[in-house]
Amino acid sequence: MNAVAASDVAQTSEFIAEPYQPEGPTVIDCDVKKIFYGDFLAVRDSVVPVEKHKITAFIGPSGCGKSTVLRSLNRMNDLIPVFRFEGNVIYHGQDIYASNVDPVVVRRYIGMVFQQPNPFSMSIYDNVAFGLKLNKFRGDYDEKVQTALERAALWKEVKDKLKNSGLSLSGGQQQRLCIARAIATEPDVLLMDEPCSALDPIATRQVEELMLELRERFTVGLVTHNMQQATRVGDTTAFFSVDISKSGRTGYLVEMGPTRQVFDDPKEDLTKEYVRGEFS
Ligand SMILES: Nc1ncnc2c1ncn2[C@@H]1O[C@H](COP(=O)(O)OP(=O)(O)OP(=O)(O)O)[C@@H](O)[C@H]1O
Repeated sequence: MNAVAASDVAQTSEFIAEPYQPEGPTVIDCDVKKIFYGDFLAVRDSVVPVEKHKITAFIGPSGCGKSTVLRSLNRMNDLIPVFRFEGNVIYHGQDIYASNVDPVVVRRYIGMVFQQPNPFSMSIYDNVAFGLKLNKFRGDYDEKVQTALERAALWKEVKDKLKNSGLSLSGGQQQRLCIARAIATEPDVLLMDEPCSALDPIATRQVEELMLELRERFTVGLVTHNMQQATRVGDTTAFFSVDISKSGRTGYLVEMGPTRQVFDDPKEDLTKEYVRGEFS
């Protein structure tokens, strides 16, 4: 699917001088018109194409709506009663917000890893097998669990203690366990909402290396506060800011493009100020 139609661009935002045209095919074409929490307009006018087998990093100041947009990509925000989405999220030609689409099925294909490692209070094995059981998988559980743990670079550390509680692991191991749980059902896209913010630098580096490996197999959307992380792992970067010109604080996409270009040669002054301020 092609990402940004010219007509959309014109409507999208006067703030976007030259919208990003992705090189490859996009897996998700996200066109946010408006996102509300109750009466509060949290995000507006943001066209965010997510490209196949790439890591798309979402950056920007606190409250600009990075997590809100990321969580809209798999209808995770539906769990918030006051959330309201206007726009389209097209996944392989299907609008995931169409009335006939089951959000549970969407999340089977577009998985999520959260900021705080949140293993369930059950064994390591059962944590990884959880989604498989939920999806009534009938094949070889042992093989699936092992493969997911291997892909999450955790197998060697836990293979002899699969019956131990997931909560007995270190923070970094817990996050890799959550990644194993998310990929066990073989999603197409993995959304990661600040997955390293609770981790120390060594565990962060491990998870970053893991993301780069996972990119070979999956498509990754990553919210990060860490600019260095965006440059280390992001293929594409979407920079959001907050519009305070009207009453309220509404987030919007300022600029999106290949990460090197966004950091080294940003098109927008706002991006320049942000990335230089963060790095200086
Ligand atoms: N459940 C909610 N109910 C009401 N408002 C919310 C809710 N979640 C987020 N918001 C508001 O929406 C706006 C965007 O929040 P969001 O968490 O998406 O921003 P963010 O850029 O990810 O911020 P941060 O970097 O601080 O995590 C903020 O003003 C926030 O207060």
